[in-house]
Amino acid sequence: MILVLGGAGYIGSHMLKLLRETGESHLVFDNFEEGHREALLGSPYVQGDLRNRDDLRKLFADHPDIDVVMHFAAYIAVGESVEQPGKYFTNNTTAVIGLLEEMRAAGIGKFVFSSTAAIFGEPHYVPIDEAHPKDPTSPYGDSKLMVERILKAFDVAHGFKSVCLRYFNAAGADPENRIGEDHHPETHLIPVAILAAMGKKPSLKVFGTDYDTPDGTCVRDYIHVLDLAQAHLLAVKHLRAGGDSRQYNLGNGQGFTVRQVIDAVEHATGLKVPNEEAPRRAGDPAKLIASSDRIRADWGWNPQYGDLKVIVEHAWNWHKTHPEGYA
Ligand SMILES: NC(=O)c1ccc[n+]([C@@H]2O[C@H](COP(=O)([O-])OP(=O)(O)OC[C@H]3O[C@@H](n4cnc5c(N)ncnc54)[C@H](O)[C@@H]3O)[C@@H](O)[C@H]2O)c1
Ligand SMILES: O=c1ccn([C@@H]2O[C@H](COP(=O)(O)OP(=O)(O)O[C@H]3O[C@H](CO)[C@H](O)[C@H](O)[C@H]3O)[C@@H](O)[C@H]2O)c(=O)[nH]1
Repeated sequence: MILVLGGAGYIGSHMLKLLRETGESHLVFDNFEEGHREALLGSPYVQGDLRNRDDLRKLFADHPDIDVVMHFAAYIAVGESVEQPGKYFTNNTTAVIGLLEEMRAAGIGKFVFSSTAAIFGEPHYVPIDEAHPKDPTSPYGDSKLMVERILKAFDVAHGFKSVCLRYFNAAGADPENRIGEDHHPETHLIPVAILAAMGKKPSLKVFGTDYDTPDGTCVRDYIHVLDLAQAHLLAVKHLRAGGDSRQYNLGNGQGFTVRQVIDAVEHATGLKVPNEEAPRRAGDPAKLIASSDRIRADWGWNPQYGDLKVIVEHAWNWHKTHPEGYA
């Protein structure tokens, strides 16, 4: 059985959709601080906190059939991590050490980790491949890179096998429109632009217009949540077949500036996105574009929703029909 930590969140809930569709036995563990019960759509869950070793011990004792852990639970906002590093290192790093120790005590040694493009920092070259130097520009990125290093040490010491999936910018929503992105507060560009267009948020602040990019705004590589979820299924297959530890970058290999994303949102919605120039946001690298050649070659990963237009349309369908999110 697959344990999905943070399964009530944005990416985790899209993972659950695939697990239900493929008939994979699974269980969610979440504290619902950010996630939503409505996003589970019937997937079984246990409420608890990753930072609480007793919760984890009980979880593994009550469910001895867990053989793989997918770890989505974390704090996720780059800007906030600069202001509140302790919050990020505690939840994203320290708590994971406790988790790995409890997994070991329960005899579980297969782990799929939600890592991030933020571990690379300012790019030395793009597209960013797995060999690119790792020098995060934010505590968020540091908190995730430390876990990657801890996982390496656990493999050497204990034969603990992991797959680190470094997502670039997760975006989009379930094409069937039953689940989508609903963070409080919402900080991600595509949903913020849509909410601003809908009049649900004040004007979009464009963080930084003097970067060394085609129009001066930051460049990101947006990847559909369901394409990320597909990569997790491949990781589980690999680990269950006795595979070694791996690290992969996940993106579409195409970069879009903040202004290009605003244009795409205006096109999809037919609405204007009110926006204003604002200072750079601390911790933001100028340009993040993935090379995902390695996972394509090794496992045949093949994103189904690579077009930014489709990604934005799926996000728009969700917000249009769920103007208050899950509430
Ligand atoms: N969204 C992105 O663009 C992006 C990009 C790269 C990596 N990631 C990583 O992917 C993962 C999922 O991101 P998301 O956008 O779905 O985030 P999210 O906030 O929507 O989901 C995280 C889930 O984890 C739960 N959670 C957090 N701390 C917990 C704790 N201590 N105990 C129990 N549950 C806890 C939350 O309630 C929530 O349901 C994160 O690890 C994030 O760092 C996200
Ligand atoms: O209101 C906004 C929101 C965002 N941006 C800009 O849009 C770009 C994308 O910002 P997001 O907040 O949507 O995403 P990030 O690139 O900061 O970070 C996301 O992707 C990272 C990986 O690339 C991390 O893993 C992280 O968890 C996830 O939030 C950035 O240049 C940001 O400055 C704005 O200009 N205005």
